[in-house]
Formats: sequence, structure tokens, C-alpha cells
Amino acid sequence: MAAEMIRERRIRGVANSHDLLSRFMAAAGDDAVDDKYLRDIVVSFLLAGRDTVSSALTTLFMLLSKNPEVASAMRAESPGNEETPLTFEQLKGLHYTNAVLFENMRLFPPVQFDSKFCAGDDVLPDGTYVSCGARVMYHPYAMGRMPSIWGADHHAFRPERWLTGPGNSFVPVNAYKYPVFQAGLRVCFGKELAITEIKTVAVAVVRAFDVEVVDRNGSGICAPKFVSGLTPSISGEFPVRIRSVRNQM
Ligand code: HEM
Repeated sequence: MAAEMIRERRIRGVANSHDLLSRFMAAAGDDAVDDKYLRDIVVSFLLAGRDTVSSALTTLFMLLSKNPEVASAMRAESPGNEETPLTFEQLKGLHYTNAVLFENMRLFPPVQFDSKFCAGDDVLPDGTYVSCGARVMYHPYAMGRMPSIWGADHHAFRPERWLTGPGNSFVPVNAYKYPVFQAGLRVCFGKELAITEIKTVAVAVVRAFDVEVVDRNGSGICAPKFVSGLTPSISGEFPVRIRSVRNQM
């Protein structure tokens, strides 16, 4: 599929196309960019951008089902109704919704753990010696649930913990405290895109529907099994009941 996408652009030309692959090809200009390099770009963007966003949305709706008052607050914050799509600026102004997204990914980070290999002998800030070639892991899932980082209510889904700015506005924390998108030079390249995607889908669905996680027979709330992995997922089924908000008014 990647090869076909590249071939098609080589034939069509990329100067007037604004998709990401065309931009990579155009930016390379006269420098020869081989197809293998471009194929790796396509694959890494698909891998990095697809399962992560869908994992975040899955756990978000799981949490909203357990916390319907949070879904109501998101609905109340969003201007207009489901007929009027939000602009990018309006989306950015949704502080409570932003807090819900970040709180969801604190408890269920789409990349649960990650590792790096030392390029040379080094000493970490806490004094730990690491030798060249050693593997060092960081674990956003564990860090998101540590009382020493998040306090006594670390286990609670509480979006308000992010609303510490003037007028209860959203305030991000240090990326090394919340390494859900990693931190430093190799921070996630698609972070802002991911947040915009998740917010767009979450707001569009919440404005129009109540999403309730149910058991197989459609009655009572069940607890979907969260399966850890590089990008975590839900094992087996994830049955939900969808109710139009408009019909309930
Ligand atoms: C909620 C969604 C996402 C999360 C939690 C996430 C998380 C991460 C993390 C932890 C890394 C560091 C991986 C490593 O260095 O080993 C990373 C890297 C990366 N992400 Fe994301 N990501 C998300 C969505 C996206 C999207 C939508 C895109 C693009 C379409 C994207 C593109 C990338 C790329 C290109 C890198 C490599 C950056 C580099 O090494 O310089 N990500 N992401």
C-alpha cells in the first residue's frame, strides 16, 4: 500500500499537493529520496498515529461511561449543537475537555512503556550509573498511577486536577512528569495532531450521543479488560449502547 501511494505521487507530482507524504517528497527537492525511506515514513506515521489515537478514544469512552457527569460537563462546555462543527480555535478553547483527555491518558497511556539504549556510559540525574548499550525503560502507565507523583487520589479519574490556571483553565504538567508523548528532543511528532483528532471525535460523539458500556446482553455495565502492550487494547468485545441525546430532551 505504501509503495502504491509513493508511485502514484511520483507520477502525479507533489508540488501542489498538501498531504504529508507529498510534503516529505517535496521538501527533499532534488535530493534523491529513495522509496525505502519514504515507505518507512508512511509505515511509521501509520503505526504511530493509528493505534495510539484509537486506544485513547476507547479508554476515553470507557471512562465516560463510568462517569456520565464528566460527559455532561463536556457537552455543556461545547458551544452550539451537533449540527455545527467546531472550528479549530473553538476546539482549542475547550479547557475541561482537554483536561478529560489528559486525565484519560494519565490512567491509560496509549504507549504504556518505552525503552532507549545508552549511546555511551552515563550517570542519570539520580546518580544511577548506566553503561554504554544498556537498555533504559520509562513506564508512563506506572508513572501515571504513582502516589508520589499524583498524590493520594492518583487512582481517581479527576479531570479537575488539570484545571489549575486562572478561571479554572487547563495547565499542562512537565512532560517528564507525564511522558505520555515522551519528552525532550524525540517528543511525539504528532502530539498536537493527536490531541486535535481525539478532541474532535470525542466532542462530536458526546454532543450527539450517550455511550454506555454494557455487558453482552445489553444490560448492566461490564468492565472491559484492558490489555497492556506497546499500544494497549481491549480484549474481546467492547459492547456499548448508544442513545441519542436529542431524544432524551
Ligand atoms: C494519543 C496519541 C499518541 C501518543 C500517546 C503518542 C506517543 C508517542 C511516544 C511515546 C513517542 C516516542 C516513541 C519513542 O521514541 O520510542 C512517539 C513518537 C512519535 N509519534 Fe506519537 N503518539 C501519538 C500519536 C501520534 C500521531 C497521530 C502521529 C502522527 C500522525 C504520531 C507520530 C509520531 C512520530 C513520527 C514519532 C517519532 C518521533 C521521533 O522519534 O522523533 N504520533 N509518539
